[in-house]
Amino acid sequence: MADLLTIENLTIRHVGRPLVSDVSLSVAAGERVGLIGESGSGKSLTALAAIGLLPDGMTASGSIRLSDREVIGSADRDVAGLRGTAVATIFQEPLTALDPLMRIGKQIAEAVRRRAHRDGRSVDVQAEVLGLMVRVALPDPARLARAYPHEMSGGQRQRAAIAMALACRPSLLIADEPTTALDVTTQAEVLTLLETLVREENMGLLFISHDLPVVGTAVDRVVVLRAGEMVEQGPIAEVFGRPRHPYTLGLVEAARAFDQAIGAAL
Ligand SMILES: Nc1ncnc2c1ncn2[C@@H]1O[C@H](COP(=O)(O)OP(=O)(O)OP(=O)(O)O)[C@@H](O)[C@H]1O
Repeated sequence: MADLLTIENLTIRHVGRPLVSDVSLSVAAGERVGLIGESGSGKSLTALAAIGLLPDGMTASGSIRLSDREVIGSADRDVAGLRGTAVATIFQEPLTALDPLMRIGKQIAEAVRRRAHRDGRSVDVQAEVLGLMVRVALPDPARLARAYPHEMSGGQRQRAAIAMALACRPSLLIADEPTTALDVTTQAEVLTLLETLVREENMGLLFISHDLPVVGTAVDRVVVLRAGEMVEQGPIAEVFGRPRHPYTLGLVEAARAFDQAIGAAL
């Protein structure tokens, strides 16, 4: 199956200094790939490069093919056309994706309209909005559609952000720490939701997290970054079960020790 995203030998520099070096990874339809590593290891920059949104002053080299288009060296208007169509993103803090002054139903409706316009389809916007809200398990959608973001819980806001991402009907979803701001129960619900959506819509998922237990439940394959370099990658059971690199072993042991400490305290 063709890859939705193929990154080859990606190097990202800021004033000549490499922040990400020689990273390669790919995501195919229906595949869930994790990008892990400590804070500052280059996970978010890799994701931003994939959608052509590196901060000013940074340069990328290597190759990034998103939906069969080369991102590196392309004009922003060409890559911009892929954002919200081929690829959608969700972030740790859903408020960054939401307009605080607009009712949630209206925000999802705008995403539905944009996509319908691009596709040249006519849609029953209201029905599609309610359908998406049901899809992401938002309770009482007809009532909640009239709520403003501040009137919703963190978990509900993240579900709304996921509904907006889905309204784009992306083939690839990039989720950067999407559950980090949520309590453990809501975290598990959102992870299950993402898993179901990826399976049912046959989307690809690039899932970024520093939280190993979360990654362990969310992805099939994992890529480990350390100080901007890829130290290993492979199926989740292999990488977490038999880490080959001492850095990965350290991450796995730290997560295990943390789990045991929590277990002992309960
Ligand atoms: N706008 C920027 N200007 C200069 N350096 C930056 C900028 N953004 C990130 N960096 C640097 O690039 C490196 C990688 O950052 P990145 O945000 O990709 O890390 P990360 O793995 O996503 O971390 P976290 O888990 O904390 O989000 C870090 O050393 C960071 O300090």
